[in-house]
Amino acid sequence: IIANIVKTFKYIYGLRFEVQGLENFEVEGPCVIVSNHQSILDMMGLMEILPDDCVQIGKKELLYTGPVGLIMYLGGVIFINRKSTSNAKTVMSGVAQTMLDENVKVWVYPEGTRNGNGDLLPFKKGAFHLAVQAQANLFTVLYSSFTSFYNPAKKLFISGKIRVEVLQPIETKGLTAEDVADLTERCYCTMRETFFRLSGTAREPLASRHNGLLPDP
Ligand SMILES: CCCCCCCC/C=C\CCCCCCCC(=O)SCCNC(=O)CCNC(=O)[C@H](O)C(C)(C)COP(=O)(O)OP(=O)(O)OC[C@H]1O[C@@H](n2cnc3c(N)ncnc32)[C@H](O)[C@@H]1OP(=O)(O)O
Ligand SMILES: CCCCCCCCCCCCCC(=O)OC[C@@H](O)COP(=O)(O)O
Repeated sequence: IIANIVKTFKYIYGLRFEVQGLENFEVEGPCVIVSNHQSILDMMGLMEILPDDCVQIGKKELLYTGPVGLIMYLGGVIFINRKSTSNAKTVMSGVAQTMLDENVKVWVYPEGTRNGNGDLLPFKKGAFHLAVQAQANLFTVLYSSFTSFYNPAKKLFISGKIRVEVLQPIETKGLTAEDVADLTERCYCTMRETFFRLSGTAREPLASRHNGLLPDP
């Protein structure tokens, strides 16, 4: 019900979604889906391709937003306290078991916060721990940059097109906690490349950005 309501908002805002690779989602069983998170507009992009039986990880503060919090609660959103790593990790390790028991998919924004500056923030590791703990497939989804049509700082919000790509799943069978850092890094590189390709922006050298050798754009 929520998805169908939110999916109509694109007509009001004049947004078009061009989705590629949706057939990759046609796999039964639990999985973890990670995607980039630029703004609240992502709720439209999320509902556009949301598979059945999929819940999201959200920050606890959203639970206290009145009707929206209630809708999210009823929709099965898993709330975590981002300020407490140990608390968040406890919640997330329970999620791995629930995923398997109840056959659900979990959608995580691994940047952990909204980021609309035309690049990806470094990833948090929770989503990747979750995939490894559940030995479930990991899907990556990318939404092209909104900056050309949506920029709150410049008071810009016009109609526009969002390109979406669902990439091939990554298997985590046989991986252990030791492989999580590597898995995270691999996903980050692929997702960043895909993000720039979809957005039509030039790719900046990753290593120099990471070392802080280049200033932020
Ligand atoms: C009428 C219409 C109405 C319409 C209404 C519409 C309603 C819509 C309804 C429904 C849509 C709902 C949509 C919801 C959207 C919500 C969006 C958000 O809220 S985004 C923010 C929250 N999301 C996250 O933060 C991501 C998840 N975060 C994580 O996974 C983090 O990793 C976290 C919190 C678990 C820890 O974060 P750390 O900041 O401490 O950083 P780290 O580097 O990841 O972890 C620190 C150490 O802990 C280990 N660690 C992390 N998780 C672990 C685990 N599970 N097990 C073991 N170790 C773990 C890591 O390996 C790392 O250790 P080493 O540096 O490697 O040594
Ligand atoms: C305008 C089209 C969408 C219409 C939906 C209206 C209902 C509101 C839905 C609430 C979902 C909120 C999702 C969201 O984007 O939360 C913020 C967190 O991710 C990150 O928090 P922050 O960047 O760290 O503050």
